[in-house]
Amino acid sequence: MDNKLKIHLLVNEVAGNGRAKKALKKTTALLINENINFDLRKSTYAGEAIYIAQEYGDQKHSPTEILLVIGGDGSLNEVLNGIKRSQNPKTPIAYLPAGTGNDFARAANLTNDPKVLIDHLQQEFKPERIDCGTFIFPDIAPNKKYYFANSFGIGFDAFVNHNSNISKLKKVLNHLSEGKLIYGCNVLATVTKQDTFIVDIEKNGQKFHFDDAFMVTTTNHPYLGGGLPLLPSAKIDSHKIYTVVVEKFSLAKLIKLFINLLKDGSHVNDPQFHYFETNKVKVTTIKKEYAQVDGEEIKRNIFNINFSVSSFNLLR
Ligand SMILES: Nc1ncnc2c1ncn2[C@@H]1O[C@H](COP(=O)(O)OP(=O)(O)OP(=O)(O)O)[C@@H](O)[C@H]1O
Repeated sequence: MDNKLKIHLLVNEVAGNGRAKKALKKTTALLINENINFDLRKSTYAGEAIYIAQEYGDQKHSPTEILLVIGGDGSLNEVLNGIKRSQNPKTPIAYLPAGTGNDFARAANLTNDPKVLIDHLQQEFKPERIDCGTFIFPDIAPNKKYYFANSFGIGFDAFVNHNSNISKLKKVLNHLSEGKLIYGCNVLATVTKQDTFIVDIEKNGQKFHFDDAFMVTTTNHPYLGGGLPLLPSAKIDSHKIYTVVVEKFSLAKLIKLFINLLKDGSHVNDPQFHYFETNKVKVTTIKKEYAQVDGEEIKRNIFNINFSVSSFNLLR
């Protein structure tokens, strides 16, 4: 068997407003310098990394071959889904975060230094099982599974995400590396626009009904929107997912909650903040709402989703 490390780079150069490009440059210089064999694929359009990863997972690889993804949370999401759809869904993924928000890397405590990552991969390549979330739309495609590394949000957070993506401010603030600030500004800009909606939650046979939900987000870890600790107690290695429901509040209360969220996480004690820790949960809405999965916008819709916890193999 060939024991020499071979790295297959899969890069989204658009990620992180230039950060992924820089990280790629640093990584390839390092690989050349250390005489490590590698090849390079770049995604040329949104969604292509799913197919590239699936194709990679469909092939047989020696244990010394490593798929290394460079990009943000959206890129990781695509690769995760591609690998899971492939013939070898346990194919490990190595990931160098180079996006805007990098919430997964924050939660999993991953390095963004290519040297640290490559040095570690050279020393050992023992994949670790890491939690992710999975979901199906039982009414539309009961056999088609989708995966998320971070969260699936409906309502306010998705609306903020939508506004962040189209915001001119994003470009300016991205250059200042202030993902949190972009999100914070858009939180304030969106709060008066988001209507309430009905949400039904079903968990282990128990049903919960909310008439005036503002957002319902199922998450794999604490962070949202580039480092905001929505649910500080969520653990990425708990083999659980967490569904957070926030009910409508005033602008004044939002500001208070937002300060508490940044200060000490005490926003979770508010009576309008609810969360469910589980390995399986059903979330139903009855009005068209914005939605996001791992920070990528999905079509505004009415949702009936079955979520559960899953895992993937991560090399770090
Ligand atoms: N060549 C490309 N041209 C345009 N978009 C692309 C291309 N390759 C990938 N994408 C898309 O770029 C989007 C953003 O990528 P990604 O989420 O990785 O970066 P980010 O938004 O900067 O980081 P984060 O999600 O961590 O905030 C993804 O939706 C992905 O599908």
